[in-house]
Amino acid sequence: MSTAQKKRLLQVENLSIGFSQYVKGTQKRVIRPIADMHVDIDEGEIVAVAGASGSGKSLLAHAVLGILPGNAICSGSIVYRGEELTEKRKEQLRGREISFIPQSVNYLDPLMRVGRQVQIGLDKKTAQEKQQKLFAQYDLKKSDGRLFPFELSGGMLRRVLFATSVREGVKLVIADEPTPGIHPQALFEILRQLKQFAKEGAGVMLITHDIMSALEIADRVAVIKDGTTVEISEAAAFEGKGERLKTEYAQRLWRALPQNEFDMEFREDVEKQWL
Ligand SMILES: Nc1ncnc2c1ncn2[C@@H]1O[C@H](COP(=O)(O)OP(=O)(O)OP(=O)(O)O)[C@@H](O)[C@H]1O
Ligand code: NI
Repeated sequence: MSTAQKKRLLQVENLSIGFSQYVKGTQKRVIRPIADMHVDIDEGEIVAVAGASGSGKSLLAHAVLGILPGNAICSGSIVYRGEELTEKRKEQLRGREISFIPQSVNYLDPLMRVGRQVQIGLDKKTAQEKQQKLFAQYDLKKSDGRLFPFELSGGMLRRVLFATSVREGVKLVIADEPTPGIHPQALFEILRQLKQFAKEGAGVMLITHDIMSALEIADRVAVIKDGTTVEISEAAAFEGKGERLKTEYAQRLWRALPQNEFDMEFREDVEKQWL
């Protein structure tokens, strides 16, 4: 749970992202999928970022990491540990202090054995041992390390991706949908590891569609809609019928979860029997 004296790790304010595109060859136009987005994360805090597909969650992550495509126009303020991040600084921090678990398994190098990929950035002397430990932790066989990405299933690749983020000295973890297609035991292991990052003082941005899983570990939830932050609330406010949530949109998002639909029907049935 978040406490008042925690130090601010990341503060994103007024973030706006546009793309210039050519239409009909020579005409240029700008589309702006992100406008006035904000989010903040304290040290040791897990902030879930939830919102519909296309609402701009991955772009937010990519802006913080400095990996937006070349035609992106980005404005606003991204302050990390009190320092306004330049693109150069983002590059220095990426894969070191700031670790990233991308949404797409295509971020893995198709031509490098997955064991090697997990060893990148680890201390050379202990890299192999550490990688094998991570594989065991994420239910991957030792021999899987010799395989290339195309030889692994989607769920296995996700676990490999996750293993690449576990580095000493990580201060901010940005996980973009780390759990789809993952079996329950590995899901548990991933949530446990994210919690562990936070326990060690790192901040975690957990981008996900899986709000129920996120709520098991998140301190706060930022709700994103159409490229804007509509609400940031304590995870504890996501309960009951969402009465403690501030916006109608967040309430609707919460109530639309299959689990809650089920719960409400269930509750109504119980009430009928009692009256
Ligand atoms: N390179 C790009 N050029 C133009 N538009 C883009 C580009 N990348 C993303 N967009 C647009 O920005 C919007 C937000 O995309 P983003 O990938 O951040 O959504 P998301 O919330 O991560 O969705 P999902 O949950 O499906 O991963 C989308 O409408 C998308 O089409
Ligand atoms: Ni995304």
